[in-house]
Amino acid sequence: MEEPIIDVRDVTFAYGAVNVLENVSLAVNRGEFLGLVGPNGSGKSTLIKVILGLEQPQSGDIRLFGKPSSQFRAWSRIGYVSQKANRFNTSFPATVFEVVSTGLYGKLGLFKRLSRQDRRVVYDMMDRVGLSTYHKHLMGELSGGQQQRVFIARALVSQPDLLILDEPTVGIDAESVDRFYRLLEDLRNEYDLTILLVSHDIGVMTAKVSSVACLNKQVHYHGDPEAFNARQDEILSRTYGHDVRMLEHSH
Ligand SMILES: Nc1ncnc2c1ncn2[C@@H]1O[C@H](COP(=O)(O)OP(=O)(O)OP(=O)(O)O)[C@@H](O)[C@H]1O
Repeated sequence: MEEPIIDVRDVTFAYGAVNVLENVSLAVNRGEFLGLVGPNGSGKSTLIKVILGLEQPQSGDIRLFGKPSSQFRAWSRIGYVSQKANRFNTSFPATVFEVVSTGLYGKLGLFKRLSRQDRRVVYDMMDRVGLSTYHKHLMGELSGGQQQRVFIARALVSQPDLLILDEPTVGIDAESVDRFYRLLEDLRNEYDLTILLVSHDIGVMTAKVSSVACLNKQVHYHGDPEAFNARQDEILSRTYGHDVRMLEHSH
């Protein structure tokens, strides 16, 4: 059987004395669209950083595309949209084309000029995410939903096999969120993408993904959305440590 695209095995991670991940094991198979949920501070972003090699776990192993992450070099196979992308300084005078092009630097090196073929890939990806008429626009002129599509295009220009998105729908209106999920579904079918997406919006997300994982220092659930929905109250109160519905209704 093919090895998982991401294979996290018994990973423990702490910032100083603060334990953030405890014996986390999570495998993401090719073509899977995994939605990762958990309360604030439950270690979701940290797990992503550990997967991407940006933080080193105290113990455990990570394998990417069947290789130990210490030996993995093909980082352009992974597209990443960080939480920080939402906080992009939109007064910085960069055009959509320029921002999307930076997604190729991992492959090209920072100071290499774009070839005609590279530029075509950038234009194609802007088309693909519905920004074909915006390539000369400054980032600050775009709506939140449009900016988010720029960051997705940037993550996709290197034609990755795996796309990791950390809370990409924060601050985006419902219509753009809907459009965003349709775009992901199309891209997934078209490019055979594997997707790992962190979201706080459990209701919307579980309706779109092929599997759900619940994290709070430990993995409390990993399985299909149907089984998750059937046992949602139990799984979420285990993960969040209280009755989530009561919390939602209280404000
Ligand atoms: N660089 C850091 N140094 C020290 N502690 C950190 C650092 N980054 C995160 N933490 C702490 O680690 C814990 C997990 O944080 P993390 O950002 O991984 O959680 P999260 O589930 O992504 O949260 P959120 O949903 O709020 O983004 C939190 O208690 C956080 O305060």
